[in-house]
Amino acid sequence: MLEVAFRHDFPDRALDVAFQAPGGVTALFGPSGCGKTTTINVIAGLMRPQQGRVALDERVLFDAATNLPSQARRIGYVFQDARLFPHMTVGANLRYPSRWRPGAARDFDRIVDMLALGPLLDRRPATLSGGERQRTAIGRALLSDPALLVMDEPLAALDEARKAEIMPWLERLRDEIRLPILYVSHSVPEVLRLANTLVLMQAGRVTHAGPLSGVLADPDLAPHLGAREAGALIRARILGAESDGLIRAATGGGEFLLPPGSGVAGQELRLRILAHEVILSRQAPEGLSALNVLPVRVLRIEGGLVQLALGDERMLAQVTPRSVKALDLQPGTACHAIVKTVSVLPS
Ligand SMILES: Nc1ncnc2c1ncn2[C@@H]1O[C@H](COP(=O)(O)OP(=O)(O)OP(=O)(O)O)[C@@H](O)[C@H]1O
Repeated sequence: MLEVAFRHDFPDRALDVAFQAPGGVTALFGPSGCGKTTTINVIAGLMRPQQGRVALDERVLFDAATNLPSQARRIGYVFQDARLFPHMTVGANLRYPSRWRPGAARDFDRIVDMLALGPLLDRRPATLSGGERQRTAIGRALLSDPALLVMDEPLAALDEARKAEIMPWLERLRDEIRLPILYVSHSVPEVLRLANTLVLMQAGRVTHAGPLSGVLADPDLAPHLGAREAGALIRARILGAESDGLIRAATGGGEFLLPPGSGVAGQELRLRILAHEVILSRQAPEGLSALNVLPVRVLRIEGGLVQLALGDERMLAQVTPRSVKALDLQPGTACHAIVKTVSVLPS
């Protein structure tokens, strides 16, 4: 568990940041200038705030009496630009933080293997692609034997193809090494793929921190993520395949039919249902081509979004004021959600 609470006044911006990050991947999300980089600099010991407390697994890194130097904090830092030593080979860059660590040689082989860095060891950073440079930077951070990895927009400088190349490596870090990761990002798709906890920041403060699925289906928080991204993330378990190949999955709010090939019986998944892919109907609709029509109840109506209870899950539908009026939607109204598209994410 990472616990962060600090205050710092810059001449034209006050930061007052507090949140807790459990294990797994915590995404720090918010508009440019809201204080994300400052926050991870405070955690990593690269900036001393005017007051506060930072603790990692109950080890105090910073408080009124303590200010551990960054190298004693056991935090691996991956920057947006890889910041490799240009005059050193990839191998020398990787060995740099592990020189004085017992067991470093064993870790070296394992991490080089995991990130497929073997063929690059004799190359210099200038000869690497952006994706290869970031992979090297991730390997170097891991070889400092960190207790926490902080990544400041590690994919932002990469094009879509390089992002797609790096993403599976980040998933392996999360799933195989099980190192807690604090991940700064502007990208909702990245956050959806990697994170289990979301910390939303705005103008120097944390406006919300909690499990990703709760944040996504909260109409108050939707504007922070961008209107196109508003929607739910629902946990599902595959029951089996139908005779026509469609996959039946159970959720806390009923069963869904998913495209063929979505997975095998027993597999856990997450279903992403965007608010603009959901239509509401007061009566049970007939003669529709949509596969998924589920009974829901209106919880709240906020800024063009209707929050719906689907059993014990939460969903959002984007609805115009005209439709809210025409359907007479109010908290408590029972209706049917017609889900046009469901995308399937790994659990
Ligand atoms: N050393 C500094 N002196 C004065 N102001 C600073 C300093 N460092 C950061 N700030 C201000 O603090 C605020 C937060 O900056 P920070 O870099 O943490 O934001 P960010 O959320 O990481 O932004 P971005 O997404 O653009 O990287 C900004 O208004 C910035 O101008």
